[in-house]
Amino acid sequence: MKRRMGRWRALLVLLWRAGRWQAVVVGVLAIVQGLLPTGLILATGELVAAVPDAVRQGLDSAAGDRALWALGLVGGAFVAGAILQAITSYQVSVLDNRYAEALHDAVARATLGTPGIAPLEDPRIANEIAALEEVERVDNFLETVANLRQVVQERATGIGAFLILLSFAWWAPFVLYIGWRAVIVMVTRLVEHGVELGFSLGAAGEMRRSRYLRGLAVESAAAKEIRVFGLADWVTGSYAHSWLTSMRRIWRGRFNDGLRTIGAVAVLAVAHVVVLGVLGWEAARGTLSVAQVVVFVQAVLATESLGWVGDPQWATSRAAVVAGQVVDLERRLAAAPSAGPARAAVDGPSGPVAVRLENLSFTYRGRAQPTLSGLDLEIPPGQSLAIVGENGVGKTTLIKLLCGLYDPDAGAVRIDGASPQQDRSRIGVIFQEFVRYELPLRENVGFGNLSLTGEEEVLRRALADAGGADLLATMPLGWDTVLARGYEGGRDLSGGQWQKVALARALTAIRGGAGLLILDEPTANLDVRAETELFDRFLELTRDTTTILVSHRLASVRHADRIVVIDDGRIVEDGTHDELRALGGRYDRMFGLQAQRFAAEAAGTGGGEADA
Ligand SMILES: Nc1ncnc2c1ncn2[C@@H]1O[C@H](COP(=O)(O)OP(=O)(O)OP(=O)(O)O)[C@@H](O)[C@H]1O
Repeated sequence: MKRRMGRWRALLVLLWRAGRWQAVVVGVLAIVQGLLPTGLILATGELVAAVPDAVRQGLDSAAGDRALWALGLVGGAFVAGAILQAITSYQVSVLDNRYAEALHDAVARATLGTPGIAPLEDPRIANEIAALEEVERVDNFLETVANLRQVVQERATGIGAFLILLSFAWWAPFVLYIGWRAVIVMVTRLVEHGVELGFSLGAAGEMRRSRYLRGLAVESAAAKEIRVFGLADWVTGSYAHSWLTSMRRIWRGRFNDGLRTIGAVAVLAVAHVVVLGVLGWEAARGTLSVAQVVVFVQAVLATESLGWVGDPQWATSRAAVVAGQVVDLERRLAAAPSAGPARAAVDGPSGPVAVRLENLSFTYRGRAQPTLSGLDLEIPPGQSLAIVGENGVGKTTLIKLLCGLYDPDAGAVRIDGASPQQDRSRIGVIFQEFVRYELPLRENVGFGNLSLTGEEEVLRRALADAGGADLLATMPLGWDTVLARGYEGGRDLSGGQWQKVALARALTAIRGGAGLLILDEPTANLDVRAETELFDRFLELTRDTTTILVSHRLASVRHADRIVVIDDGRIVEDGTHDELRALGGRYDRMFGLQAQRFAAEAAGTGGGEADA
């Protein structure tokens, strides 16, 4: 009961956000419209009572006047209903669109509301979000307000009928109400149980797996591998198996709920037999007039509105369950401060920052071994630092902590003395798996600092500095060319071109005032020579910026002011390229091995990648 109240409250919260005054107007009009049938029933009774005398005494008699008045009321109720319907339908459609927007906003706010990314990697929350997206996609919720309005209107009609029946016998409306209540409870349970089951399954691995497999089958991302590796049968077979496994649970649940609903319908039938039976008996005894019988029979039929009102109620119950889930998720995720406001416009770089990592320890959820343990690092303003180490030693993890995307288990990250979550505008970062936004070139470069998306000269310089000077000329719509096929004038980019765009984005962040530039191997699919050239150019361009380069290819970063080697969750070597080579330790061994390999490759290909 408490949970159900919470869901309805959540639905009203979202409705209030969608448009408070429109919601109130639509609600009031729905109640008025719902009470019109009560007026109609009473007016019909009046008409039936007046007609015999009016026929006998003529229309210009007092009885005739009464009949004409009653007729006017019947007609008036019909006309008022039609007018109210016309007035509300526009309001409802506007509010409906806004409600759907409010719902999508709430989901987006929930997912964007966490300062770090750890909650989104929590499998339970990731599953919940996936399930919500699926329900949103399927139900769309574009008619939630129309359905809710219909339910409110029906309830008002039912209450009117209930009040009329009180004047027949005090117990009669209660008996009918119990019958309808039984049906409502069972059908609501059927619906909600279905949605809950669907949601819990949707949030569970099996259903999510089936959706993923369906995506693999129909989307283009895996089309090449599915064909080359001959995976088509496996994908369709596994999809069918996953889908059926999860759906069977829903079907079993629905069958049991269906049986209970049949029981409730039997209770309702008995309630009607009792009330209509007594009504008939009273009429036969002559204790009720014809007009009263007409009024009470209509009222009995109208109590139907106290019961299950069909599709609108079905849809509203589903919408309430989803609203409850959304508001709950929002509350849980958005309790923390926002993911970060848009960056403010700053007049050029605001100076390099000092970075301090103190005794940093971090273990991924579900992992026994810490990825970082007791790591200390201090980077003075303006220094260029390379972080190197074998695959999987925790270089990217360190960068994510530095950006405040995870909270350390112990220790602290300080950027100019502050936590990175306090002011991310000081950081420009491009990760290895940087985002290829299906948006215009302008945003792809300008997202480094949103306030600069209109400054084409700044964007052009950033793109040129990132090595993409010629890219703009090939764009049919210039900065407004969407970087994806399938859009008017859209263009897809090669892997190398995408990297240049991503690097330009990082440079835009610097132009917008970031004092720390981090490149976490966005150049991994360049060859060593190209990566080295690019890193060198960046070091040149960002002389006044604190720079962190991440790579496991040592040759690419040897011109950095300082190099640190990570292993076993901490920094094991720290110095310049020459110092670390002279040290003869881990860096020296790794460098020697890589240099040998490149020399061998170069000899084999006639290329010149040997650089040691
Ligand atoms: N989101 C995550 N959840 C759990 N474990 C993770 C997650 N991300 C990374 N790891 C694990 O943490 C360890 C460090 O990963 P990280 O990506 O930081 O290494 P890296 O040094 O950047 O590697 P590479 O050079 O291959 O990019 C790896 O063992 C990896 O499997």
